Amino acid sequence: DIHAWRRHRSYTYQRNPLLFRRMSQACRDRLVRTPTVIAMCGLPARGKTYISKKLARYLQWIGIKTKVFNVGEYRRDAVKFYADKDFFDPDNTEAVAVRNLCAQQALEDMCNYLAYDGEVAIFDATNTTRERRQNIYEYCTQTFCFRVFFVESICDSSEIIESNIREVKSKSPDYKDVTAEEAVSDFLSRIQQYERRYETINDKSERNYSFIKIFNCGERFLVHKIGGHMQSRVVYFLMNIHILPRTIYLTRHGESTLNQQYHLGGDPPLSTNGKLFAEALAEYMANENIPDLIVWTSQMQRCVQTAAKINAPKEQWKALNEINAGICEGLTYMEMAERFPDELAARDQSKFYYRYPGGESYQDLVARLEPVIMELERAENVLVICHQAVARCILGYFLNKDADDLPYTEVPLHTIIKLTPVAYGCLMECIPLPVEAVNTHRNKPTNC
Ligand SMILES: O=c1[nH]cnc2c1c(-c1ccc(Cl)cc1)cn2-c1ccccc1
Ligand SMILES: O=P(O)(O)OC[C@H]1O[C@](O)(CO)[C@@H](O)[C@@H]1O
Repeated sequence: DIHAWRRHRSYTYQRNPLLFRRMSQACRDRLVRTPTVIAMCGLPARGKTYISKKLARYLQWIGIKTKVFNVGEYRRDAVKFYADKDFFDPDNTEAVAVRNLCAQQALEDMCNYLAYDGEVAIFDATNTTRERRQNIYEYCTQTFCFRVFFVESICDSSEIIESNIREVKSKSPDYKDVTAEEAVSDFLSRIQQYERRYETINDKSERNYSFIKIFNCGERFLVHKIGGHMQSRVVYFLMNIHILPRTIYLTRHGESTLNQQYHLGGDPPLSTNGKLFAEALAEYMANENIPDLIVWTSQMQRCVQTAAKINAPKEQWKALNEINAGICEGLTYMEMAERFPDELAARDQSKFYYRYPGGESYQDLVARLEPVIMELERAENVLVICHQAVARCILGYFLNKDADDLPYTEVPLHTIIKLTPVAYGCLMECIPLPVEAVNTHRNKPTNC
């Protein structure tokens, strides 16, 4: 029964009263970094989960502790078997009670997360009535002292809504035993249930809230009372994303003369095999026949030379230059182990955060790659020709890799990585071209 389920759920977050008092004390001490609740609003199939997951991935990648709390998942956990749209009938009192309990449990779990170590929490729910929004606002700002930012997605394009339902809703666990057509029609009537009670954010009666209203996938925005730095970063991100189908190609430069000797860094030219790769890459991209392709490279000659034969406009980014190994530039790992054993050991211990003396860390790379990622979100078909560490950071963004795994991602030379956004994630295909190259990958030593 729902109450037993709730006791079970709340147990995992049970805190003793002393901690709650200290937590509110801690909360008061964090005025500058007050945690932010991003509360999604909107009818079903308006991209709320899409925005929630994508926004969480972006914030986590730039280093902000973020977590999504999806009320639908709480409901599915509480009510094992979804029957049909009648569950969402506002006159179905029992179902309404269950849905409210699930929303309340998700809200409590979310605030516990922020009270302990989260910085941003995204409350992925419909929140389609003023009363529901007021409940959230009061609970988050009074019981805790979190900022609340409402993000409402309003969309009346039936083809986008239909594609949303086909692409993600019909694959939801709610519809695992029915046909796509049945799922679409059930979901459309589920939406109608919500429409009976839907109250869009009212910029008069709800003017004290901070919110953004997004119209038709970002065609138009109404931003009201941005409350703090985090909210302005979120608005900036939401204004740069789009759902136009496109492909991002990612590859390293061709093998360089220093790669051949396993030396780090420098600005060497391509080796003979590297030049063969540049030819093969130009041929591959010509065969892909991508409309309006643009090519981005770093400013290092091994990248510029790799792009030279490709029939497309090219742009150079200093931000795409390879990680700066500081005092280890030009060395091999072996030489680093001999001359700076403590540095190599420290790097192996914490490769994402370790910064070379006079050089950079992966964390520094992520910071200088943020404008590239933002421009990639705005762009359509792009081929990025970059480097081993830089490619790992870019892949880390699209594939949601955490700081432990990101610096060890395999990115072999002479391999084209094809990234295609689908539903809530990204499809990745690796296409190695048949040109020999050395292997520059160094695994984490087993003893640390
Ligand atoms: O406004 C929508 N209405 C219906 N569907 C939508 C959206 C958005 C969307 C919303 C806001 C922004 Cl800034 C960008 C995209 C994404 N999606 C979506 C479409 C297909 C699959 C998964 C999600
Ligand atoms: O972080 P890792 O695994 O040392 O890889 C980054 C290194 O890869 C290279 O691009 C090629 O070896 C070097 O220039 C760079 O220092």
